[in-house]
Amino acid sequence: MWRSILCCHRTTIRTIPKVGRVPVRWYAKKLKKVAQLKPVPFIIPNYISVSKLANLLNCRMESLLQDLKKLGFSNLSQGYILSREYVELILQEYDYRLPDSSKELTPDNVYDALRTPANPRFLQKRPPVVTIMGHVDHGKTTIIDYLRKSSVVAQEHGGITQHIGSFQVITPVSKKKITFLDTPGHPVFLKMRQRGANITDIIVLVVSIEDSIMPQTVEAIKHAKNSGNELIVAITKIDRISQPKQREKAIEKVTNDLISNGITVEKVGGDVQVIPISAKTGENMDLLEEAIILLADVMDIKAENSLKTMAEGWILESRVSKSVGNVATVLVKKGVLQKGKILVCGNTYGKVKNIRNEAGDQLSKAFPSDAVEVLGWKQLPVAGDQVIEAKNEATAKKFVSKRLALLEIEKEGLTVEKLNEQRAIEASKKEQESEGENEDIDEDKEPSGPKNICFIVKADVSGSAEAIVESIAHLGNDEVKCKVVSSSVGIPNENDLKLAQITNATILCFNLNGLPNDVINNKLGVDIKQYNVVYKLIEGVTEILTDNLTPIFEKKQIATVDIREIFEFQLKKKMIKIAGCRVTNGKLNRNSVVQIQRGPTKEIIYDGPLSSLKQGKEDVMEITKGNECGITFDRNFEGYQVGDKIMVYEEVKVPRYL
Ligand SMILES: Nc1nc2c(ncn2[C@@H]2O[C@H](COP(=O)(O)OP(=O)(O)OP(=O)(O)O)[C@@H](O)[C@H]2O)c(=O)[nH]1
Repeated sequence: MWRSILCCHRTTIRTIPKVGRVPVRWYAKKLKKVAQLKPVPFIIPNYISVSKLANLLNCRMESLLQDLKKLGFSNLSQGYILSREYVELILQEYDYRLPDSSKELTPDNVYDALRTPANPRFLQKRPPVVTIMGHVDHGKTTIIDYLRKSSVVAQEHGGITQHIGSFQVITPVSKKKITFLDTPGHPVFLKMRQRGANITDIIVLVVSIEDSIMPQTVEAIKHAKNSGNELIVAITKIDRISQPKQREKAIEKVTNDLISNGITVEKVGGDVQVIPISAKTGENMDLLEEAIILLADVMDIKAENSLKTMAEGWILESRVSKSVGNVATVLVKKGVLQKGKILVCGNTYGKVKNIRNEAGDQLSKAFPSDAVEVLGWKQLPVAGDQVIEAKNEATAKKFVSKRLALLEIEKEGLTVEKLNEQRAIEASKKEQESEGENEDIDEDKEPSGPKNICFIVKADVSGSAEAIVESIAHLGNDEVKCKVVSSSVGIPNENDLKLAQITNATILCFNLNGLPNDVINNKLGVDIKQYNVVYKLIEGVTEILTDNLTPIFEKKQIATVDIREIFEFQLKKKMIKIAGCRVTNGKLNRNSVVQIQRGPTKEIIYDGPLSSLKQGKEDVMEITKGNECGITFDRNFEGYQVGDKIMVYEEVKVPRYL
């Protein structure tokens, strides 16, 4: 009961100390009036040793151990690592009020406190943010290229000079702005969606008039439904069917296919607009743009557009420029970006030095739904991360440190989790060893599933770390499997080394030149591999996995020996047989492994090592071709007869591949 209660908690408990029955006292305490309880004066870690907890609770470790014993814990030592669930129960026993888990600080929500409360007075219409999705080759890029040529910046400058992941157009009739994200398949968008962020307002689903609905169209429909984004369908490549009647028919077919895939198009009384277009000739492209504006008007897309609102946004892209340093494209979600503002993002922050558009022009401000390049970051922000304005540099620093500390706690948790896992494995191994009778049965047992070969990825930037994890995570076969236990940016630190030691992992360093010597030749004996090219790293991982495949040995014949005579000797009242042999081929070694074969069927009557090898009365190490010798076999095997042949072989390791 006790265990099952604990196992229902948030975190899975891997190692549970042996606790006795839970005293009724626990539950009585829980009923204590909330007002009488003290707030917990520290962030409750996921794992903590008894001695550290005593420190945090400012009590003597011996008395904590004694109290734990009274509470039903047994066999606890000062080094035992308690999981969070236990710590919470102990805190309750010590009259602390547990924090509301919904308000718990995490690396992902730590910046929430920087936000200004919503103020409807500042709400203003903003341009819709649009993503184009559809099946491969149905014409997404062609639509984007067409629109980019007519983009605001291109019109003003006769061209776009750099790619910043997004662009804006002004619609031909209504003269309103639309923001297009031009890398919809980018993993960043997946990352943002995973975080529950919906940066897109409208999805334009592209369907080719020739192919109609294809697998990726269905995927995009599914995504639109799940994300709650509004949808507009563009039936593309209509110029490919010039005959009006045939074109009508083809459009009709695509529309019906859309309906049967659950899209409620206007034709059947729904609200999804279907616009037949050609991005090649530009036919109906204006209708598509106006359809987006119409939908955006209905959706009444608004954001707080005031300098008083703390600005927020998302990083679309980031790069290091030789001339200006760290540059990131920020899609503004609310508020106004302005030179001099302080922005916090992921593990970094910066003071906005400059804001630029796609042509590289400096802008004084950027408003909601604008995507602009922002300069001035201390370190390179990661695409997909959220940007929030901070009051001043000191606040930004404080919040970034808070986040880093929370990340450190998370990492520590992982290390300890592995440590507890390791301990549990060792304990169960010991238990198995002591169960002598079952030994043979256990030995026969095949471990189920592939063996995990662990790796820790450390890279120069988070993009590379992610890419590397993606490229190696699937490596392996049904015998061995690559398992990435952690991946992060920067030179391996003490925690990485500890984690590697516990999980028996190899640390893969990518683009981390100049690793310190105490990391390369670390005292823990952790293997550090360094790479600068991804495919070399993949090759290296494949090699490590291959080395971990169970070796297969093949018998290679190296000599043949004939049994020609059998001698019998009396040794301490016991008759002993010796096989009188002649080496007919190769070289027989004292340490050779042999097979005795009989008759034309080559029936194997013995397979094993030699017990002795003599020439005359002398023990010898080897006998070469044409020479005679006396042999005895292991475990006193004497079942051979004259005429049997001895095949001498060595075990050769067969190369294996994944
Ligand atoms: N005639 C005609 N050809 C088009 C049109 N739109 C796209 N194409 C052609 O269709 C092919 C695929 O177009 P893309 O725009 O690259 O398609 P995509 O969906 O971006 O393809 P992926 O990036 O591979 O997913 C190219 O050869 C385009 O020139 C159109 O409206 N009319």
